[in-house]
Amino acid sequence: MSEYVLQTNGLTKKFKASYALDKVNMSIRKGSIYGFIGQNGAGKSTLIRVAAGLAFPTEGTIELFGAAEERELVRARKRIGSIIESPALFPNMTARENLEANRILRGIPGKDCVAKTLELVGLQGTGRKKAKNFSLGMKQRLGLAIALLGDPEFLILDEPTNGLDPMGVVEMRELLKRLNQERGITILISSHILSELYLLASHYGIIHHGRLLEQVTAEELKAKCQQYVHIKVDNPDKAAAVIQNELGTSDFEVMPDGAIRLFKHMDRPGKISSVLAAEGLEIEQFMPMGEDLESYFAKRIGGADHE
Ligand SMILES: Nc1ncnc2c1ncn2[C@@H]1O[C@H](COP(=O)(O)OP(=O)(O)OP(=O)(O)O)[C@@H](O)[C@H]1O
Repeated sequence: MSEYVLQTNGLTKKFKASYALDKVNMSIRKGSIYGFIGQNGAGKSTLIRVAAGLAFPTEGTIELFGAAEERELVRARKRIGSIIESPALFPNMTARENLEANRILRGIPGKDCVAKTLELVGLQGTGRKKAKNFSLGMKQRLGLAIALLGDPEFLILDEPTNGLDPMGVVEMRELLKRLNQERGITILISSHILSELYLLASHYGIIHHGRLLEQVTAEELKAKCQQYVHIKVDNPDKAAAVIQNELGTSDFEVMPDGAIRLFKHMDRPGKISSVLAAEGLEIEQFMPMGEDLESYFAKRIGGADHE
């Protein structure tokens, strides 16, 4: 059995003279939450549409659950649930009616799944309210419920947090985390805002002008974007003891050159320097370091523009 739910090899999609996808090799491991990041027009929707069988590649291949042959791919796609573009809702129907209509249209047996899925996305209490009167967050959750109806093993969500307020983004994140942890559903979720996927994705792929620039794990990204205070003093061992005793944290590293990286108390530079000075330590260097997610993203795609 393949350990990957989706793999693409040299996937290319050309529209006239321009490449929406340019030799993309993407690998999505079973059980992961893959955050697919790129600016508007980077190629996210195109890749998702090709994966879902809604568009054909110009070149390259795609494997779903280890299946690559066209007929097997059709079968493998039955194991996918998706929200691509905006979710297809019947505006004059309630949440329950929307799910029931979708269940019948897709030939999914058993009425029970409707109530269960409504509960899963927190829409069980919406009663007679019609979908057209839902908030954007509720509409997205209803879209997710429709995608979940067939018990998919792989969820593909194209910008599901687009336009949601911060609370809606948090709700969606918690819901997707639960689906991943409790049901083992693998998730591909795209966004043009890296920080919206932070705290959610276990893996990231950054796409720019159709090229997949980088695939990293959440740990690797965290290490690249970690913020810390860089401290250089005349006696690093003593400084380490002072930080531990006076600031009450061991969340720091002493680097081979004696510089200290302190990952806590970033917001209290005065306090850090005063406890060090009070112990007679001479501070040679003291500065905040590291970058935030968005500047990392901007630098990564900016760098690619100059390659
Ligand atoms: N049907 C089409 N015909 C011509 N060009 C297209 C078509 N679909 C997409 N493109 C082009 O392909 C490129 C990638 O578009 P795509 O929609 O995949 O980007 P995206 O990353 O999903 O962006 P967005 O967030 O704006 O949807 C863009 O330059 C777009 O204009």
